[in-house]
Amino acid sequence: MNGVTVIDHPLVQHKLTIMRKKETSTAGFRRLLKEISTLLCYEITRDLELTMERIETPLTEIDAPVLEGKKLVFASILRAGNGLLEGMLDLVPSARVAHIGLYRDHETLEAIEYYFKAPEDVANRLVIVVDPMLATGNSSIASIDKLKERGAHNIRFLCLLAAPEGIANFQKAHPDVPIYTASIDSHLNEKGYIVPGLGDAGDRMYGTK
Ligand SMILES: O=P(O)(O)OC[C@H]1O[C@H](OP(=O)(O)OP(=O)(O)O)[C@H](O)[C@@H]1O
Ligand SMILES: O=c1cc[nH]c(=O)[nH]1
Ligand SMILES: [Mg+2]
Repeated sequence: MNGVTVIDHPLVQHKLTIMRKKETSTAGFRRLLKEISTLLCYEITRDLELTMERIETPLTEIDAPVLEGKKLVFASILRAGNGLLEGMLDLVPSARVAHIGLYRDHETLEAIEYYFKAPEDVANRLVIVVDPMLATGNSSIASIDKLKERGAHNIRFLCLLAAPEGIANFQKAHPDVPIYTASIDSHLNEKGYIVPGLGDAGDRMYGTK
């Protein structure tokens, strides 16, 4: 699908299957989400630019490639985005972090904002927005609206599962933002849940249901 990269690495697919199982515990779900996030981070950063730095090895001097981690912002859509954020920060510890607090109104499925904090200069950075679930797309669209209001224009979106309906809405609103996901599932049910999905990611991570 145009604008969507499905990360089909066997380790990602294997871990995702365990996360989908209804009997997987809260602790297991959280651990797997962290593990999977490092693999997804590896893929979404694969084409990042490197700069050269003069270093000395024990034998000689060379110009060696380095990543400018400080130029990256990971933007987590609360709560469930934090499950992806943790592993990503393990790989890129110098990345800056934005937090976007949103929850879905269970009746209307609209995204209700309750918190927003981002580095001042998002305009000059690559912003990777993370949330395990792209369902209707309302939450991710609202988050990216907000980041764009602050000047961000180089944005990628990373999730674990995406519904075709959500992808269509997202791409209509933000055609310039590429989506990276571990799976495109079948459809949304009448309550806006992804099918087959994995249930409510936030509740499964934190044991709130
Ligand atoms: O694409 P959408 O239809 O907007 O649905 C996806 C959103 O729903 C979930 O969050 P939720 O509202 O359950 O909040 P939580 O992470 O605090 O549980 C999920 O983590 C996404 O943010
Ligand atoms: O299936 C879904 C849809 C939205 N949010 C979730 O956590 N799961
Ligand atoms: Mg939730």
